[in-house]
Amino acid sequence: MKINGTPTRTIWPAADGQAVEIIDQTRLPHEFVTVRLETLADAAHAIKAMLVRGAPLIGATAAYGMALAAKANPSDLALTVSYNVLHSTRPTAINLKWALDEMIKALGGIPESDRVAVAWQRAAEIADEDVAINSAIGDNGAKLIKAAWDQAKARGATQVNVLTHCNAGWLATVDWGTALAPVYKAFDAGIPVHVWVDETRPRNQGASLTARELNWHGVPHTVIADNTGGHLMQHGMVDLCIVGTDRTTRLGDVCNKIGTYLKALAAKDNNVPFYVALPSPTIDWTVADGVKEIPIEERDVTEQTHMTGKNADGAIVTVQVTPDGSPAGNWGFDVTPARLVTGLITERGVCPASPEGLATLFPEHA
Ligand SMILES: CSC[C@H]1O[C@H](OP(=O)(O)O)[C@H](O)[C@@H]1O
Repeated sequence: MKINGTPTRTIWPAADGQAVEIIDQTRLPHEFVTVRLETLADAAHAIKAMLVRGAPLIGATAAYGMALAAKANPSDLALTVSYNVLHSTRPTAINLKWALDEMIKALGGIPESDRVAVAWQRAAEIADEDVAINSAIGDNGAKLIKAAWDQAKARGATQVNVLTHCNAGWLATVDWGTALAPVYKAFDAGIPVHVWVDETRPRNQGASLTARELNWHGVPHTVIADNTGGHLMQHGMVDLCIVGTDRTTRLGDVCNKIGTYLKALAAKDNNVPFYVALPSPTIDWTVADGVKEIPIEERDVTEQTHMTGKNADGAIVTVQVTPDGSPAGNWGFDVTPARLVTGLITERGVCPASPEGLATLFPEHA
């Protein structure tokens, strides 16, 4: 997307062809810092420490991580070690394994001497494919926003209100985003869209990333506490919800940032359409019951007990928000059962969150 008019991706090959560069998302929204990744360890750290995050971007970064690893050592053993190092960084987003498997498919059967060039090429393809997938999700989802706007307009409304959770914008992908791609497409088409931005505790990806990118693009938005959405829905202030996903099962269960399930419950209770933007690499065809089968990442509790922001002097500071000695828990994701999902917005179209719905768009997996 554009930052101050300049087209920008979240990850790109360095000009010297020896590294990749990323936006360090731990420094947003107040600082724009890029980081150069030169080694497998650099890529693994970037994923684990969430300099890059978001299922598709995690996958793209892992793919480039395999290319950086091959540059150092293209042997079969090194490939296996690199796969395992990257796969162990974060457990929930299936795009990580998907991308690593894609790289092994591309590299496994070819001579070691060809592996570096092929790895860079496949990683670049994965990045470009992500951009194309997300743009298509944007086109398919924008039709839903347009329909909601037509209904809102008929009621005398002056805008259409979309609620989203966490960050599933272009900062969560290589470009366009998933849940926010329809918002950008609708906004660029002149539809008066407004976004309720869940701050998304504990890491505040909504407040620090979604608000940041909507601000850059000029999309009207309001940052709200995570617990506000139900109230807004009760008062008719949300026309539809669109969220992202880190892993969706073949039955349509949706794993996403913690708190998504509660938003879906409120949407169901208030008859608010609840859509999930779903790029196909995020579908885990091997899993049926999301609640029982999807591993939920538990992260360092200091993400819960501390917050980082800008003080009155403009300095970036971290403060403790809980009493010394109070235990904390930090589960990163939850699973929204398919029964609470109105539809899945994929690059191939919109379908019900069901095996039958997915089969219509992905018959090769039926
Ligand atoms: C388009 S995937 C975005 C997805 O990833 C986020 O998790 P995290 O920031 O921890 O990587 C969140 O679940 C978003 O919905």
